[in-house]
Amino acid sequence: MDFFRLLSRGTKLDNSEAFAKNDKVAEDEDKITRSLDFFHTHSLPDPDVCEKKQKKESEPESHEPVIPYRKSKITGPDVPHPLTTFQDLANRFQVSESLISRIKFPAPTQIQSEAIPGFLHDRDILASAPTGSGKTLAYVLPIAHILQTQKQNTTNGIKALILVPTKELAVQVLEAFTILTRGSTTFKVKVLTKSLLARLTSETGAKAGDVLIATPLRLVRALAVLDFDSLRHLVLDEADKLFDHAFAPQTDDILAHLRGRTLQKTFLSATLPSSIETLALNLMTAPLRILISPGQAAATVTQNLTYAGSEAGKLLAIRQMLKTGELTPPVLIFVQSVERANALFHELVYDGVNVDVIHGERTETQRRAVVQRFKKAEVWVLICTDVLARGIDVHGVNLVINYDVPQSAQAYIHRIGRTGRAGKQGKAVTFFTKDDVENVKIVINVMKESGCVVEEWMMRLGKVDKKTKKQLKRKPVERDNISTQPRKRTRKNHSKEKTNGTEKSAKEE
Ligand SMILES: Nc1ncnc2c1ncn2[C@@H]1O[C@H](COP(=O)(O)OP(=O)(O)OP(=O)(O)O)[C@@H](O)[C@H]1O
Repeated sequence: MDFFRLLSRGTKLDNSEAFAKNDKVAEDEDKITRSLDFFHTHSLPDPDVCEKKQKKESEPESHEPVIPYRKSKITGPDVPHPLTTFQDLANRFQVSESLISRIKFPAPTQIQSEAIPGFLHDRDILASAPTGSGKTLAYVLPIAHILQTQKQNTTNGIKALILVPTKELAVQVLEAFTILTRGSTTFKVKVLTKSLLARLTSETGAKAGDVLIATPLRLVRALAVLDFDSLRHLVLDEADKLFDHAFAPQTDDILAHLRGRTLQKTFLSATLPSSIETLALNLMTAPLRILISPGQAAATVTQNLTYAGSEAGKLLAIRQMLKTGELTPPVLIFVQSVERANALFHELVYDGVNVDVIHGERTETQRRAVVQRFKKAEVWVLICTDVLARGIDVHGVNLVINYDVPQSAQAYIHRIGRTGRAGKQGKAVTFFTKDDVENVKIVINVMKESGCVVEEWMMRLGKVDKKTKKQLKRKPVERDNISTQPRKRTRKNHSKEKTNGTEKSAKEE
């Protein structure tokens, strides 16, 4: 029985449909039908074994060691002893009590426990740890300690450079420094904003701060005017993203500009494909390699896959979730292009949902304001492109909906990682249609890798070969418009959507 023939019956799920079938096929069909039943019209028990398994594994809501890590491997010469408590920092590394007192967490997470001593021993670090496991503090804390105790902060140059893929993440890292060092005047942390870039390039004597947080596209424009003579630390947060096709030219230029300097390097991400790992290791000296549940989705996220039949079916599914109360805010909805984000926004506004939208075509000010309003719960449902997939930490996001199947395993892991953070439980739902023949396999594979017990029909779908994976990454699936009014896909709409999906998402930062 052809899997997609079964699925193509769409959202109607008509049981009376007369299929000639043997017992085995009937059993398969039952399984598929149950898994597609997002309107809950079937009385069969929910067979979502992934959810069941994860519920069973779930533990009380606190942090380390509650975060369930599945596998970890720490390698490299002279691996330092892990940190058992934050108080250890005072004894082992003479970190000031005032800095330690600003850490509001009971204990370090595993990545912090392994990476902080490495950083303070001046080691290069390549680290992969799940989304929401506290990677930011793992480098912010050592940098804050080092700069607070250094005498030479009077020099104008940048001492630590932190590269991140999006402006939102840059602001968030700045906030992490602010929380930790509030009131301290020993060093300055700045984000390379448009206005700072303008000042640096036009005013003599304009300063970039002791710690500069920047996105690659903006930093390359400032390289010529920045003073890196005192630079000692280089952090690439979301390192795999910074080396992927959208950012690689700029990241390469930045690394080339810094070549020859003795730097302590830290590269981190929840996903570090082997190609990126090889590349990163070539840039490092005797690195500490910290791999905690590498390449896996956070164990705290319950993953679901929902067959929506068609584009119209996706809208119906969202509306159904609104009715049944499944859309408990805060909710993040990911779509694949700017045009689709705007279209879905208009549909949900029409439905009276407290919703906003964020993508690379909104101004920097609008983007900052939207994220702040979402963080303050003034916006309940936020529609976004992959611009918010990486790093963004919004407390208590309940649900992530992949309205469009993401284009890679990495994108999937990061998107769903906006929920289930810091040991809390979260839920992710991915809609798919028959247009998603290949990319849904990528999602299923992550589900398997993450320990979800997937259903048999999922097992039978197989894997996606490397070439197809590459193609999927570069070219999003062509989809019908998001609209209550079913419209035919026109040539014009097609090409417009293609542009939005590929070029804009590549440029978004
Ligand atoms: N030791 C800790 N105990 C409890 N919570 C922590 C701890 N360290 C950090 N957190 C909190 O965990 C949340 C996630 O941290 P962070 O954003 O650094 O995760 P991340 O690993 O960088 O995730 P991503 O891969 O998505 O960027 C934040 O809200 C942070 O304040």
